[in-house]
Parts: sequence; C-alpha cells; structure tokens
Amino acid sequence: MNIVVLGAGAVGGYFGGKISAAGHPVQFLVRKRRYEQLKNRGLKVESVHGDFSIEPNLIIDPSEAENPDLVILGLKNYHIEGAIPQLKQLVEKGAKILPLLNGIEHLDLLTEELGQENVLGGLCYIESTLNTEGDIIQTSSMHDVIFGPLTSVDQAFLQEVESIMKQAEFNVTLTDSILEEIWKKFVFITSFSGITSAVRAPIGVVIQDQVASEFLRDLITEVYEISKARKIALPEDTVESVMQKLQGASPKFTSSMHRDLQKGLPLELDSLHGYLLKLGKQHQIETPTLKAIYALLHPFKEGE
Ligand SMILES: NC(=O)C1=CN([C@@H]2O[C@H](COP(=O)(O)OP(=O)(O)OC[C@H]3O[C@@H](n4cnc5c(N)ncnc54)[C@H](OP(=O)(O)O)[C@@H]3O)[C@@H](O)[C@H]2O)C=CC1
Ligand SMILES: CC(C)(CO)C(=O)C(=O)O
Repeated sequence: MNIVVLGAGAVGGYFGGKISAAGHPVQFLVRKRRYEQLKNRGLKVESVHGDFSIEPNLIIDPSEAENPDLVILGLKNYHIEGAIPQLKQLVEKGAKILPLLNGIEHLDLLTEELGQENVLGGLCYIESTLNTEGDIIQTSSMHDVIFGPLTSVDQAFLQEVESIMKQAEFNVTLTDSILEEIWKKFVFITSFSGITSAVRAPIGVVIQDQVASEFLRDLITEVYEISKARKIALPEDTVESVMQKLQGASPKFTSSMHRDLQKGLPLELDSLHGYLLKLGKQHQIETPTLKAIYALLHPFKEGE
C-alpha cells in the first residue's frame, strides 16, 4: 500500500515516520519550508518509546505521488480548505483520505469536496510537538490511531491499513463506530484544550483548584449535552469519566492548543469551541462556559 502524508508535522510526521521506519512506502507531501527542514535534517523523532530518524521521501506536488492508496492527513483545521486542490488530485489518483485532526467539522468539508466514499473517519491520541528545528518531540506514551469507515468501504482495504499500522508499532483500532469515537475525543479535547489554554497551565493546576475544576466539569457537561442533541450515543457517564481521566492524568499533561498558544501560533478555536457554539445555538442549548473559553482565547486565535 502506498501512503502519502499530507501535513508532516507533530502528528503526520510521527505516524508517517513510524510507518516508513517499518519499511512501508510513505511519501511526505510538504511545502517549501518543511521540505528544506526535512531534507537537511531528516525526519527526527525524540520519543519516550525510543528516538528514531528516517530520510523521508519528500514531494512538493501531488502529481509526484506514486499510485497513492491512502493519505494520512495531519494538517491543522485552518489549513484544510487550502489543501483541497491537493487532496482532489490525490483522490483522482485513487487515494482514500484518513484525517487524524482534532474536530468534526472538517469531515463535512472533506466529504462534500472529495466524496463520502473517499473519506475515512479517524483521530489520534498523542502528545507531540515540533521543536525550533522541526524535530518531533513526543512527550508521553500515548500513540493511538482510531479509524473506521464513514460509509461502506472495502473491508480488505481497511484491514490492510490496520495491519500496516500494527507493524509500525503504535496502537491502532479499526472500529465500526468511528463517529462515536470522534465525538468521544471531541468532548475530551474541547474541554481539555479549552481549560488548559484559558488558564495557560497544564491540567494539574486546574485539578488542584476547586473553582477551575468546577468550571471544567460544566464545560464537559455542555459539550456532552451537545453530543446528545446530535444523537451521538456516548455513554451516560461521559462527564464523570472525562473528569476522572483528567484527575488521574499527569499534572504536567497539557494540550496541543495550549502549546500552540505558548508558541504564538494560530489556534484551532473556530473548528473546536466555535463549532460547538454554533451547534449549541442550533440546538438551543445554553453554553456559558464555552462562550467564556471562546472569548478568552479569541484575541489569540490568529497567533502572533
Ligand atoms: N500535536 C499533538 O499533540 C496533537 C495534535 N492533534 C491534532 O492533529 C492536527 C495536526 O496537528 P499537529 O501535527 O500538531 O500540527 P503541526 O503544525 O505540527 O503540523 C501541521 C503540518 O501541516 C503542514 N501543512 C499545512 N498546510 C499544508 C499544505 N497545504 N501542504 C503540505 N503541508 C501543509 C504544516 O507545514 P508548514 O511548515 O508548511 O506550515 C505542518 O508541518 C491538528 O488538528 C491537531 O489538533 C491531535 C492529537 C495530538
Ligand atoms: C489531548 C491530546 C494530547 C490527545 O491526543 C490532544 O489531542 C491534543 O492535545 O491535541
């Protein structure tokens, strides 16, 4: 199976790098700046699972992709629209798209532009970032990909993707309930990224503070209520289980949005909390804590 990674940053670079290191053909479709970085230094990963580096097969135009079967999409939400022409070319060449982004709204755009049959559902759990030299730094042990069909997709194809990812030695789950998994992550990430970014501190600071902790519970509850209004079948104890997960996490655990804020980078605020505000309005659900998060982060959403 020929794989293209579009968005070779902290997420795409990590998972694509692992698959490539396991001996599978992976091309990294990058823009000029990342091309120079990866060409000069190689794709280097500093990981709690062991450091590794590869010489990535870099391309800068989709026409260079060799019979692509699968595109692993690791872009930020705000870059997706700009990448639609590249994705269209890759789909025309026969590829299916596997997005690993946080969020949900991008699935509408991708399926409308590329055809539902060409888009899989996916998400990942990983704590990784790029350092100033562009190396990937992975700071906790999670490295999990969950994916599955949004509509009917050839089962043998899905199983081959699963098998390749297993060989690449990260955790992979192929599921028939990918929308529920995406929403499960969405409840978690919007609450976790919202609170850590607004407080500008890792989760431990929030958990130790009763007022901030109560705000966090309200925030999770609002997102869960929206998921129910969308008829997504999440477990009834979702709020409690997200709270428990965060209470049990390392006090230093923080979100990619908080790290982006610290680096002065743009934030995926509109596709996460902004999208929830739209849904809340649509379903007439009161969302005071989401509004507070959105307002507090709004001045910083374009980055420095
Ligand atoms: N980092 C993390 O810990 C986690 C992140 N996520 C989610 O994963 C997604 C990706 O995040 P992350 O990997 O951190 O982001 P990064 O910013 O590290 O990587 C995104 C990459 O996309 C590239 N890019 C943007 N537009 C294009 C384009 N048109 N063609 C080619 N490359 C392009 C950027 O390259 P360039 O240098 O050219 O701008 C950059 O390297 C986000 O939705 C995030 O929320 C999910 C779980 C954990
Ligand atoms: C919470 C976490 C680290 C899990 O993958 C994440 O998705 C993010 O910070 O963007």
